[in-house]
Amino acid sequence: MAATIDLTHDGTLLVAMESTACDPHHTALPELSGLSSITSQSESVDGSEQQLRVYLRVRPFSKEELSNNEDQGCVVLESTETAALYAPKGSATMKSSEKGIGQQLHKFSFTKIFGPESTQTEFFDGTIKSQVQDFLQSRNALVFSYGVTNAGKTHTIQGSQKDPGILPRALDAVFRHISGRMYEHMDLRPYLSSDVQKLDPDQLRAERCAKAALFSLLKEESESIRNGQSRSSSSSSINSLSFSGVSYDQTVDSTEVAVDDVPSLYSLWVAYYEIYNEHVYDLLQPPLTNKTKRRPALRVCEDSTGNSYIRDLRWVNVQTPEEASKVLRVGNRNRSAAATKMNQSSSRSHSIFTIKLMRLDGGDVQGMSELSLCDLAGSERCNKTRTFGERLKEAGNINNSLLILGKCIAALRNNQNDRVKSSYVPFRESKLTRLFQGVFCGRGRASMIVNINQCASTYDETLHVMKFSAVAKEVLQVIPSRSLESLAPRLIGRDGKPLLSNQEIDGQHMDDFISEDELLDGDEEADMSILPQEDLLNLVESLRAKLFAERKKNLLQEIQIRREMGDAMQQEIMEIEECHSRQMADLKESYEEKMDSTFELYKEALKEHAYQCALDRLEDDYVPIEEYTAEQDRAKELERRVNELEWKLNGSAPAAASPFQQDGSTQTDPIQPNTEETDTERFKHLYKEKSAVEQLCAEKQELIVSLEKRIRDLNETLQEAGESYMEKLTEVQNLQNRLNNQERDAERLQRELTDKEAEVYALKEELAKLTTDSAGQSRPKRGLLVNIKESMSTPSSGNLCRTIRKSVRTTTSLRKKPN
Ligand SMILES: Nc1ncnc2c1ncn2[C@@H]1O[C@H](COP(=O)(O)OP(=O)(O)OP(=O)(O)O)[C@@H](O)[C@H]1O
Repeated sequence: MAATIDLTHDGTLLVAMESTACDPHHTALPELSGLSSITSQSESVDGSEQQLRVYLRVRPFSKEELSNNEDQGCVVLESTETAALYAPKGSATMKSSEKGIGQQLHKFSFTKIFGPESTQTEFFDGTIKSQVQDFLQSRNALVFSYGVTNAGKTHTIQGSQKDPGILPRALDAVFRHISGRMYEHMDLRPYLSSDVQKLDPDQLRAERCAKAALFSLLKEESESIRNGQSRSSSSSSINSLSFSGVSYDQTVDSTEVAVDDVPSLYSLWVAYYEIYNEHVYDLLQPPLTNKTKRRPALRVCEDSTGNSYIRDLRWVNVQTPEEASKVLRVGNRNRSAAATKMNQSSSRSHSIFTIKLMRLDGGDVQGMSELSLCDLAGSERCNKTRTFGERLKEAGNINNSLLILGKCIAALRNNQNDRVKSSYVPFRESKLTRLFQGVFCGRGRASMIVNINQCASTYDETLHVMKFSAVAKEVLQVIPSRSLESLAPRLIGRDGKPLLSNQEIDGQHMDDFISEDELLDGDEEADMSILPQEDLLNLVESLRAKLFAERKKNLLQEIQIRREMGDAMQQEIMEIEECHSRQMADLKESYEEKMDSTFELYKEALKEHAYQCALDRLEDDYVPIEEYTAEQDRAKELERRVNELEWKLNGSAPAAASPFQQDGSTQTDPIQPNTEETDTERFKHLYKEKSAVEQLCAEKQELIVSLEKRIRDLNETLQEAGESYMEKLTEVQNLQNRLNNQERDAERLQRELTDKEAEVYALKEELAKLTTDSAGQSRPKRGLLVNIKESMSTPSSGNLCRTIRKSVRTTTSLRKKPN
């Protein structure tokens, strides 16, 4: 089967899974694919889709838990497919729901639910039995158990001696199916991800020695088993199959699995490894004698087709159920387990037991299938389990790989919901998902077992697990239209180069093919051109998929950056606008205040001035008009009498100048002197009077002159005040003009801002369009910086930048000159 990744003219990503006759296992794995293709027994013919099977198993309460007086009603199984979770008091979920966030009740549906009373047999029959049957018909399968620590994962996968779990039962089913048809040699061994290596005599000898050494680790136990039973190489032993020497009821009737038309032989190989702290360790390697030394970690590699495999992983040929049981026990001994607060024997690693079944016909390998059972380490909260030091590091790595698994499952689900916008599935971010990638991308059928306990104390974690499973259940698996059954794996020689058929080495291909070691060790130096055409095509396909994934990742990053930049710019513009309008309002207010206060000042000053002038006039210069007129009359009268006296004194009367003639009243003298003495006295008196009057007149004249001067001064002051008032009025008008100009500027800036906002909006739309267009569009590889620069240097963005700079300049200048 091959994956075709294609781009339509509008950039839409198309991922198509299709079968190819040439090589079933050599499929480049598309990390962007939202589709996973898995063949099931019932739905293999038409390439249809089916949901990932998710089974729920609820563990019974332990004695301690029952005596704890904890809330025992958190988990309610409403039907065989629906479970309800009620948040207990004190749980974070309950606290949140009391604050109005989230709910107290959550319901989840599963493919099938197994309650606390369900037996291991019922569980096996109801879950993976069909997958084992698929496996026997050359279809790959993966089963993984997920749950918080102490939820019963290991119990479900491995079980106990008396009550075995699904793994021993699956092995039992396989042995029952191939009973009497076992290929007794071990010269065909699994190689890379899906090839088979033909062992030469030396390799065969080494293989036998290694197997004996492995089993010698359990020699004592083996002896006891041998004493109790005969070697079960024949079908008769199958009915009393025992793992660890304890018999249990047979669960798989061999008649349930369709018997092949062509009588074939089978070769069965197993491997057992764990992923601990993000390192892969072979559990079938003899333990190190020197305890201070570190176990060697194995590398996860990809073969030329892009499929993952573990380099140097130990494959052990098992001929009997006892041998399989021994392998399991050796592995379990080496497995990383530790006592945590919540589980006395807690698995601290993800352990994976893989079975490979080869179907042989006359020495040729006709097909090979793989069944993996994975017991995931428990997810746990560090404070709850009181973890620290090494345990804390373990918990971190466990949670991280489970998080990546969750991300992959969520991405697969999202991709199939929105097939246009396929997102990156981060398979490569953890060892676990790298190894699962093949199955999720079409090389087999996967199913998930969710284990939970009903304890109120772990409610929140259990709820998280249930939510994870709800996402997983929505993942669709695409069933390829052709099964892998009819397609044979590639046969490889000792040196890692392919053989055309069993025993027969094709010299031509020998020379053309590059071995695994050469390929891996040579790295970049390896000359790819010497690979056979088919491998080159596969390699190209694989590289194309990787390139596509890389481009997609880059594009998403670019889109993200552009979006962030757009948001940041918009935010900046909004801030500038807000700041600008605030400043304008402040400025306007302050100008208005200043103007008002200046007006008031001038008004007050003028009033004061006028008042002062009036006061001065009143105090110093005020002469009532009646007094002034009377004074003038008196002065005239006195002047007339002086003239009269002068006339008398000279003895002649002035003709025309006489005051008596002037006013025409009379020509007779009003004062008739009777005697000379009287006249002299009268003259003297009059003269005195005349002098007094003259003095008075002089004084009055002086007063008049001073008054006139004072009036002139006042007029001058008034004129000055008027001029000063006019000046101030002009100044106020200038200020008013400046204010009007500022307001006009502000309006203009506001208009520009609105225009720029419209530009930003248009740019964003363009960006969104770009996002849509470029989601799957193959285009020439361009650097991120180039794209950003390009976008920034477009005329519209240039204008925008200029406008922002201009706005900033205007704001700064306004700040500098608030007056
Ligand atoms: N269905 C069951 N019936 C009876 N006992 C069970 C069942 N499931 C689990 N148990 C018991 O619960 C305990 C914890 O189970 P187990 O070790 O399988 O948990 P786990 O999920 O594998 O924990 P960890 O992740 O820490 O390894 C064991 O003593 C086991 O025997």
